[in-house]
Amino acid sequence: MTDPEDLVERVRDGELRLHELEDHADHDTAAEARRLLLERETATELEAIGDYAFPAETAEPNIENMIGAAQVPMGVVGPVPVSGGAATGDHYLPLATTEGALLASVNRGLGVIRSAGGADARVTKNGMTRAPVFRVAGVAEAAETVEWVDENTEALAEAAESTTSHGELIDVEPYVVGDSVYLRFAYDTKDAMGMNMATIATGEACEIVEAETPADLVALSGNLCSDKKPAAINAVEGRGRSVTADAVIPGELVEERLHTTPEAIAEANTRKNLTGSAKAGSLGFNAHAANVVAAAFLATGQDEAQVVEAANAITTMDARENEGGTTDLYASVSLASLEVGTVGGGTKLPTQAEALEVLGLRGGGDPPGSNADALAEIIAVGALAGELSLLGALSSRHLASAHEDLGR
Ligand SMILES: CC(C)(COP(=O)([O-])OP(=O)([O-])OC[C@H]1O[C@@H](n2cnc3c(N)ncnc32)[C@H](O)[C@@H]1OP(=O)([O-])[O-])[C@@H](O)C(=O)NCCC(=O)NCCSC(=O)C[C@@](C)(O)CC(=O)[O-]
Ligand SMILES: NC(=O)C1=CN([C@@H]2O[C@H](COP(=O)(O)OP(=O)(O)OC[C@H]3O[C@@H](n4cnc5c(N)ncnc54)[C@H](OP(=O)(O)O)[C@@H]3O)[C@@H](O)[C@H]2O)C=CC1
Repeated sequence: MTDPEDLVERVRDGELRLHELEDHADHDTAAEARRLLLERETATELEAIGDYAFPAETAEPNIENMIGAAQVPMGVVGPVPVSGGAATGDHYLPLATTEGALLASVNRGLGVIRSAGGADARVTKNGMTRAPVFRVAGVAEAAETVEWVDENTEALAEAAESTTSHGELIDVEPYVVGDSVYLRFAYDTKDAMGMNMATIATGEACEIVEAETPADLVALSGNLCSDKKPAAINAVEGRGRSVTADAVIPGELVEERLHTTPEAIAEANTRKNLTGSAKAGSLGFNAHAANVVAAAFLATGQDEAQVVEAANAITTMDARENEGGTTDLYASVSLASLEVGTVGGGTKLPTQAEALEVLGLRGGGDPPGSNADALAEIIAVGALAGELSLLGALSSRHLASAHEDLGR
């Protein structure tokens, strides 16, 4: 095996390419050699990037041309009682972010939810999608293709499921645009986020579509999936887990802990999250669900680019008179397309796996799919807490001062 200096020389001489170093040295040495080269070519010192806490080899499925790790501070909020379809009992939620005041805010929201007795949460739909696009001569061939697909879903399922021992094809929804046919395949991917699984399975199914219909595959992803782009189809039809969390907060708790009233929070939610978002043409009718989704994704090894659609949420807040004649706050968050997994992808990396362990959700669930469902429910409750706290801060005019105190 070679030392880093030697590898650097061989790259400089054109004998090796930067991405070939793992073929000539162990993974940590290869990363060190890339850092050395980069330090010299960019006149930098990469001490912090090189100070990572896991064997580089464990990250091989996750990164190419590795030089080290981007370390994002991780904190924890909670505990909060969650009464879910899969999640039960008290949970601490690890969050990784660089935004000061965020964890304080979510922690405050969770504290309020805890004092109110906890939150309910349910996954109401589950399906990871992949939508290939096919070329046909025109609408007649498009109709022929759609008819065949509708009549042969079982054959497609058999082909798709031959590539996986966990994934199950739930549905194939055809869409026609002129001489293009899109087939939106939806899978139950159990505890995996499932994008690799769904892509491999769909590739297999496409071969039968091509053999049995006039359609020719143009691209395995035709953007009706829709992965990593803001898209109404995900908001309406769902993608990954569609999950809702809600809680009823007694008015006196809102006053004591959020320094405002149920009515003021409900009004702020209507004028800001609903009317303001509508006027802005926003797909997101919430305040900052993305904050919790992104921080939970980083902490637990989810695909961070999917925050684009995973944070698509509608927040509702209503002042409700209770039987005792006082007013409660009903609060909910519905995330339409939260793509999460507890196996595969970045979940295997050591720090992310530890964070999943804090949640009690590392690896496959029993039954399969229950760990990913529980993770979705807990993230939804975290997002609900963030919404409650931020709307409280806005209603009590504390947002700017909170960020002066904690965020700078
Ligand atoms: C900052 C607070 C919480 C103060 O709120 P407060 O009520 O003055 O705080 P407190 O000192 O009375 O503490 C109340 C609770 O907050 C938590 N808490 C309090 N401090 C900490 C801390 N250091 N670390 C951990 N937890 C903390 C903790 O749960 C504590 O209860 P305790 O445990 O003491 O019984 C409040 O003003 C707040 O939540 N403000 C909102 C801040 C926020 O949500 N920022 C993030 C989003 S902003 C953004 O990115 C998006 C935006 C705004 O642009 C989107 C949009 O357009 O809307
Ligand atoms: N290919 C693409 O187009 C895209 C890929 N990605 C990337 O895909 C990765 C995520 O894909 P994903 O398919 O989730 O992960 P992996 O590709 O890591 O595959 C996970 C595998 O784990 C196995 N498995 C073991 N236990 C379980 C269980 N309880 N539930 C479900 N599966 C289990 C399954 O094997 P088996 O199938 O044999 O049963 C499954 O296919 C991320 O790294 C992401 O960044 C992201 C976007 C697009």
